Amino acid sequence: MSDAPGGGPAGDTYDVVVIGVGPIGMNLADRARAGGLSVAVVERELVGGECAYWACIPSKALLRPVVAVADARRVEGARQVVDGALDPATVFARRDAFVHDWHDDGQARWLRSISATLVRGHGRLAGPRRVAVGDAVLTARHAVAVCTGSHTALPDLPGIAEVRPWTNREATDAHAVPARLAVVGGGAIGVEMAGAWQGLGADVILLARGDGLLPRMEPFAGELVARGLADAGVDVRTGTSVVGLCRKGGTGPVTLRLDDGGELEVDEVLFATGRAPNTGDIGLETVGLTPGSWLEVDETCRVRDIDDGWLYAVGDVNHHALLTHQGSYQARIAGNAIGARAAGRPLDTAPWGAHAITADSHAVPQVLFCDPEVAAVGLSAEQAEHAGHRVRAVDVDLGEKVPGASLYADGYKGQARMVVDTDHDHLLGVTFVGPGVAELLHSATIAVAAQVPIDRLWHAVPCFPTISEIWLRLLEAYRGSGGLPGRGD
Ligand SMILES: Cc1cc2nc3c(=O)[nH]c(=O)nc-3n(C[C@H](O)[C@H](O)[C@H](O)COP(=O)(O)OP(=O)(O)OC[C@H]3O[C@@H](n4cnc5c(N)ncnc54)[C@H](O)[C@@H]3O)c2cc1C
Ligand SMILES: NC(=O)c1ccc[n+]([C@@H]2O[C@H](COP(=O)([O-])OP(=O)(O)OC[C@H]3O[C@@H](n4cnc5c(N)ncnc54)[C@H](O)[C@@H]3O)[C@@H](O)[C@H]2O)c1
Repeated sequence: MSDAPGGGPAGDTYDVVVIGVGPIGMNLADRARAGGLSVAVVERELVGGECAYWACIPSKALLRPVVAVADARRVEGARQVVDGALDPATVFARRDAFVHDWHDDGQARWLRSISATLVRGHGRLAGPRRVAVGDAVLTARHAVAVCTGSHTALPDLPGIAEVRPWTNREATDAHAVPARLAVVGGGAIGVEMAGAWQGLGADVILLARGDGLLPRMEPFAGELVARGLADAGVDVRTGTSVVGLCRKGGTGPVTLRLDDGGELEVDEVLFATGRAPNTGDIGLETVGLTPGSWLEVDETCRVRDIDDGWLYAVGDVNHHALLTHQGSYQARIAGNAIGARAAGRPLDTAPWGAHAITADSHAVPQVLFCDPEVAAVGLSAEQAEHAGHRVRAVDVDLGEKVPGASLYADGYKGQARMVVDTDHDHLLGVTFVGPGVAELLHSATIAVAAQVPIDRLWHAVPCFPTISEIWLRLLEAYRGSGGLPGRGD
């Protein structure tokens, strides 16, 4: 086991070499080991990647207390005992525990437990099947998997480098609350982090350049989240772009210049403006690919146009869906495909086959842990129509129609939509927005991925009085029946 900087004796040969051990590299190593292959993994920073230390885990650890308090405040009787503000120091301490104070001993131990070799250092391709780490060169008999993830794509604005803006790193590892925080970008990170930092005591301004928030989702998702953020005190400004910025004296407040000619002064600014792949310095040019590009893959995650098909790209780097669970799904399938190819076994790459990442194009689930929560899978109505399906979208107001929702929160505000393929009578997409909807999503993911016929969904009985009775209301609305009275009837 080599676990030292630049470690690994020169000339080491493994069945599989993985560059980058975030959640996706770990899953890939696990699958390849389960297939009986020897595996070396190369990590330049912390085993567990962005997800474990500066993304999913710490962001949810920061959000959870904020949402827990908001939930309690919506229940008469509980509301009365929730007074005062969150204690940021305690929230940060709980977050720090979740990220193990930015130490990866546990994750490295896990790699050892599956007998994968960890080589610490920056990995670069050095021609076909070869990966250089410092002076060492690892050779792969069967596959090299690039799992190097992504970083914040900062817009090219005058003054941005001097300001040293927050990226997802500072937004998730900070130990002090800025008095005034501007968040640029109305996507996933923007809405989650605006809510978290407002809840922790900052005065947050969210600047989104489009008409609304969450532009890739059903329009009501962005509308309800904007309302929730505004109710929590966030100053949400849509149709606003930053055109330049500077920091007084290099360490003082930040002034943002806006496209309408106005200016804003804040203490910190977070750019949540999308991601760029970590492929700029991984030796892509040595195998005929373009440094800095997203890596295009086939249904087994094999990079296209590589002779002998030994190169795979899994997780954020292939740009299919920048989500830990979806990248992990890809890693399970790619790992199994590598194992099958190494053993000379046939592959099943037909849609929904064992070696095809079909869900990437049909059933990607996502939960945004803001207040209200957003849980969506598959296509929005607009995306479905754009893809050429004949569809009907069915909408139901959760607060009005579902007793479980009214019990969950007084004055519950939420909405659900299912998008039905009217030619085949199954679902193409489902979106729920409202407090407590996150755990509903997997029911929808199963319905979409398995293409469960609407007639059969009628036999999937949700429990009374849970929020999942939204399923009945959606089906009734699809059939044109009003259903039984809800809270508002
Ligand atoms: C703030 C934030 C919140 C998020 N929340 C969620 C969420 O709630 N749920 C969800 O599903 N997704 C979430 N995501 C997305 C999720 O973090 C990513 O999809 C996921 O981390 C991708 O995993 P990965 O393994 O591909 O990349 P990463 O997690 O980025 O890991 C890549 C690893 O490769 C290493 N590496 C890179 N280059 C090299 C090299 N040349 N040599 C050696 N090592 C290298 C890096 O150090 C890193 O450890 C969030 C993202 C952000 C930024
Ligand atoms: N809970 C979750 O699942 C979760 C949470 C956070 C992040 N993520 C993942 O991380 C990825 C990255 O998140 P993100 O929020 O950075 O990206 P995003 O693509 O979700 O949103 C970026 C937003 O920034 C806007 N934007 C881009 N350039 C801009 C500019 N110059 N000025 C103003 N606005 C600009 C875009 O229009 C877009 O709305 C997401 O795609 C998501 O998959 C997931």
